[in-house]
Formats: sequence, C-alpha cells, structure tokens
Amino acid sequence: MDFKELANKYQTPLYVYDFDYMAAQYDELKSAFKGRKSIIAYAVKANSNLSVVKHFADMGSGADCVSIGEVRRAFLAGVPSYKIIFSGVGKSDDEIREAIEKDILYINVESEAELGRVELIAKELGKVSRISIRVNPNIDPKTHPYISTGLHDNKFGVDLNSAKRMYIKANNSEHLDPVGIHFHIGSQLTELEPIRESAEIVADLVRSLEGINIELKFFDIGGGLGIRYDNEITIKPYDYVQAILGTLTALDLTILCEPGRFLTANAGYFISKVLYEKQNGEKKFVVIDGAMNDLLRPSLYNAYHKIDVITDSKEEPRAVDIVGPVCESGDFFAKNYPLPPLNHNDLVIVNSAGAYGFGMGSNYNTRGRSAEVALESGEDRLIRKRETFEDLIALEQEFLKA
Ligand SMILES: Cc1ncc(COP(=O)(O)O)c(C=O)c1O
Ligand SMILES: N[C@@H](CCCC[NH3+])C(=O)O
Repeated sequence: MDFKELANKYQTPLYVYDFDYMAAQYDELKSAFKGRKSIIAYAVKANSNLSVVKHFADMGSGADCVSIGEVRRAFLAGVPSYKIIFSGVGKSDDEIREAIEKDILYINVESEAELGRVELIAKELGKVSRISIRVNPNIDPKTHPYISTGLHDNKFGVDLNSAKRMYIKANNSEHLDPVGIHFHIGSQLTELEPIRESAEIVADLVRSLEGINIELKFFDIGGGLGIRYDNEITIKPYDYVQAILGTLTALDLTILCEPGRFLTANAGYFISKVLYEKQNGEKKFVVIDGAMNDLLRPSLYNAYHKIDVITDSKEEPRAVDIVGPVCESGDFFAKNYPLPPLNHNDLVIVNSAGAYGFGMGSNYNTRGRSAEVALESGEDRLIRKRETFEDLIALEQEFLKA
C-alpha cells in the first residue's frame, strides 16, 4: 500500500480500507459454515460506509442493524430485506413501524416492554411482525467491560425466564411471529468458551420451547469475534463454528452470525501527518493532524493500535505520546510509544482502524471528518468526501440571527 501517494492524492487525515482483505475475511468465515444453513449478517455499526456495506452485500451478506438509519443504509447498499435484522435496547415507535413496513427478516426484541410495543404497532398496521428475542445468558465474555454485553449487569437482552414468557406471549399473539433467538455477549472476544457456554444455554431454551410447540428457525449467535490488534491469540472461524454446532445437536436451525470487527478492523488504516514534535519537561509528544474525533478507541477504551511511520529519519526510537490537536488530554493514539524523531509531514499510520473508527467519529472542536478511500484490486477510489466547514454548519446557519 503506497500510503505516501494516497496521502498526497486525498490529503490527511484519511481512512483507507483494503476491500480485498475484507472479502478474504468474509470468505474465511463463510467457508467455516460450509454445509450448514447460515447467514452472515454484517454488523453495519462496525463500518457503516455505504460502499463497505455494499461490498459485503455483493458477496451475499445480510446486515445486522442497530438503528433505522442503519436499516436504511442496508437497503440503499442492496442488502435484501430477508437478510436484515434490527437489534437495540431502545427502538422508537417510528423505527419499529418502519422495520415492520419494510418487512425485514426480524426485529430482535430486547425487553418485555418492547415486545408489547412491537405487537401494538404490528396490530395498528394490520401486519404480523417476525421477531427474535435477545437472551442475556449472564456469561462473562472476558473482554473490556465497556464492550461486554452478556451479563445481567449490562443493559442488553433479557434473562432466560423473561425470554420464555415472551416467546409464549408472542406465540399466542396474532401479530407476532417468533422465528429466532439471539445472543451477543460482547465484542473483541478472544476466548471461545464463553461463546460456547452461551450457545449451550440458548440452545437449551430452544429445546424447551420445542417441548411446548414453539418452533424457531434462526439461531443468531451475534458477533464479537476478536481480531489481532497486538499479539492476541484469536478464535479461528472453523473452531468457532464447530463449537456452536456442538451445542445444536438435533436442532435444525439456520445459524445467523453478525461479525463486524472481524470483517473490517484489520482492513483499515488511518493515515495522519506529523505537525510538530514537542517536549514538556521529560515528556515527548508527536502532534499529528488526526485526533480523537477521528478515532476514539484509544481515548475511550485505552485501546492499543499498532502505529507505523513513514519517515526518512534514521535515528533511534524514543518513547513518545502520539496526540492530536483536540483540546482534551485524552486526545491520544498511543502513549510512550517508541518512534524515531519525526519531521513535519512525515506520515503516521494507525493500524486496525477499519472497525469502530470512522463510525465513532465526531465533529468535536468543529473538525470535519476525514475522507474515506477504498482499495480494491490495486485501484483506489474515494468512498466518502472529506467534510468541509460548510457541511458542518449547514444545519445551523439558517437560524443565525442578524
Ligand atoms: C447485537 C450485536 N451484533 C453484532 C455486533 C458486532 O460485534 P463485533 O464487531 O464485535 O463483531 C455487535 C457489537 O458488539 C452487537 O451489539
Ligand atoms: N465500539 C467498540 C465495540 C462495540 C461493539 C458494539 N456493541 C470498539 O470500538 O471496540
């Protein structure tokens, strides 16, 4: 990848995504499901650029969405309605209505109260809403607490007893059709056992539902497959699928899986330019033109991202903090990172930036978000323009009083 040329052509800060790498990840996971009825529903939140979603849709992927905005993105990108699912603990009435009208595969319901709203809205529309229920198996996923979702302490899903009650209610309703069951215990999972254990708990519930003649079609195992940011030992897709299959004996269900990070993270690079170096006492800083508003993960989770530099400097590395221009001490990409002395306009490349990078960006400090570029079969192309100052003020300007 010629980062220098890309930086010259598109300016910095810049996100670049290797579409061939994304395709290879998708293929690897898909082939692990070979011989089984399965749908990979790409988790749009990981990287919701329309061209990225379309790239997966073109390979046959569905879409896991967490807002009606993401559902609309999935439709625009060509994902068929019967491969779109909609999760989230706080769906509004309008969102539920639109999802039912759009006839997506199912709404993944996360509380008893929500089930009531879905039923009511389906009734108003004179329709039947297909649903799944997100089960919270109360399993520790052994990941960062901010991205753990499968413990009762987390807001996601419902406990087993509530789930069973909700299936019975849905089964007795003229306006609900329970077709699926779902769990997602967290993100950046590097241990298989918590996933297997959760699958077992949820599969047991499916069996007990069969005992009362509630037959489901979809077993949705969520996303969460971890990737290598540093030197983590990650779960192999084949082992992952085998572990799930092991819990499904005698159950004939289509497996749905919702990977986000696994498909996109290591396809992405965030390219930024060195503005200055400075030193406060003993502390050395490299100030770059990208910031926490572009890539929040280090600030929010203290997440590690490997950094490379493109420089002529031949000097020995020393420990520096790599920081951006935003007015927060938390605006950093790495701390005490070994880098050689750098010059103005040298490039700093933040790796593993394809998931939860651009999407978690903001306009804090009135900074326009960076451009996004796809690389595919040796060609580069713009997939999102750099935001201008005019874009940032567009929704306010008309209200400016004279
Ligand atoms: C319901 C659901 N599915 C899928 C994902 C995608 O997760 P990941 O990017 O870790 O694969 C998430 C995010 O954690 C999620 O909340
Ligand atoms: N935003 C998180 C992942 C959250 C997954 C969504 N449930 C991250 O950057 O690692």
